[in-house]
Amino acid sequence: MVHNVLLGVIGGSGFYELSGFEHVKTVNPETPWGFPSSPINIVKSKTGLHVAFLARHGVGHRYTPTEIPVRANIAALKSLGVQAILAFSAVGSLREEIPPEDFVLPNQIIDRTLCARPNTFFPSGCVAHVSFGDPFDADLARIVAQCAGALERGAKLHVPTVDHDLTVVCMEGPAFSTRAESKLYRSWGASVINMSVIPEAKLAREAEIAYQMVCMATDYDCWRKSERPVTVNEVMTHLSNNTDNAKQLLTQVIKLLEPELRKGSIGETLRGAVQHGIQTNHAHRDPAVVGKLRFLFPSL
Ligand SMILES: CSC[C@H]1O[C@H](OP(=O)(O)O)[C@H](O)[C@@H]1O
Ligand SMILES: Nc1ncnc2[nH]cnc12
Repeated sequence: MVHNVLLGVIGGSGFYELSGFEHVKTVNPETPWGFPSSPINIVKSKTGLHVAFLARHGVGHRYTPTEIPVRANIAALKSLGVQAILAFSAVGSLREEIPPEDFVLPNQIIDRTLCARPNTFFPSGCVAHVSFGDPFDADLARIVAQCAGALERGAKLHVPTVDHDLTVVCMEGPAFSTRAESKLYRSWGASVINMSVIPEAKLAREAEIAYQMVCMATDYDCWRKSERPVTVNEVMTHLSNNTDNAKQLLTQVIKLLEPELRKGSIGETLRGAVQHGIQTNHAHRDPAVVGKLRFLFPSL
């Protein structure tokens, strides 16, 4: 097993492999929550940073957003030593000013997955509550924002400001939204929509891993009167340009991120927070649950 892979990258629809880096090894760790969606490819940057790449929907895009084994994905990355995850996602745009092929760095989430997915590592038997008011990692966001110039073909990176949040709605799939839902999400102030940020962001937080999603617009969903509702064909049209830009962005981000990851400053405030926030007292913890959790936190 390769340890001390400090960065994890999760690729979404259309982003199934990380080319342009030296391949080190492919691993497929079994976790107490099963196997990850796909074997994990470990690659090396020019300066020697090991990066673990995982295809969210599996090899050949086998998993629906609802069926993705997200707990196994996050636990597998944690077992490699990952301290930060950059997750890429194809999203629909809910705003005129975010055309297809623009990128968005959300800082907020609205969860509309309707409880259809396992979304915690801490069930009855070992209960913990994590802070999730700011679901993304501000240090990762700052570094990605500094790399906006890496995007080609005129694509823009939209970043939140102090007075303007950028919110991603996570809907339950696999069908896309109705027009009424799409308009509702706009009225809530949301900027983009996908089917995958929940529970990924929650589980990364529970695993004490810094997490930021990079959203890549592929369509205007179905809120615009003048346009036909989104179809997979429309999404596919933009996926390959978006994936090229994601790789350009990632190359720049890795250069800036590497020294901070090596110093241990990314995700510093998360370390220990969840383990020390467990509510169930020692005498009442379920040994079977604790046994599984030790995969994430060996000292538990
Ligand atoms: C292919 S359109 C819907 C699909 O695309 C997004 O996937 P991902 O986030 O993995 O890039 C969206 O969340 C849906 O799962
Ligand atoms: N319009 C949309 N709704 C949900 N997920 C998406 N992924 C890409 N486009 C989407």
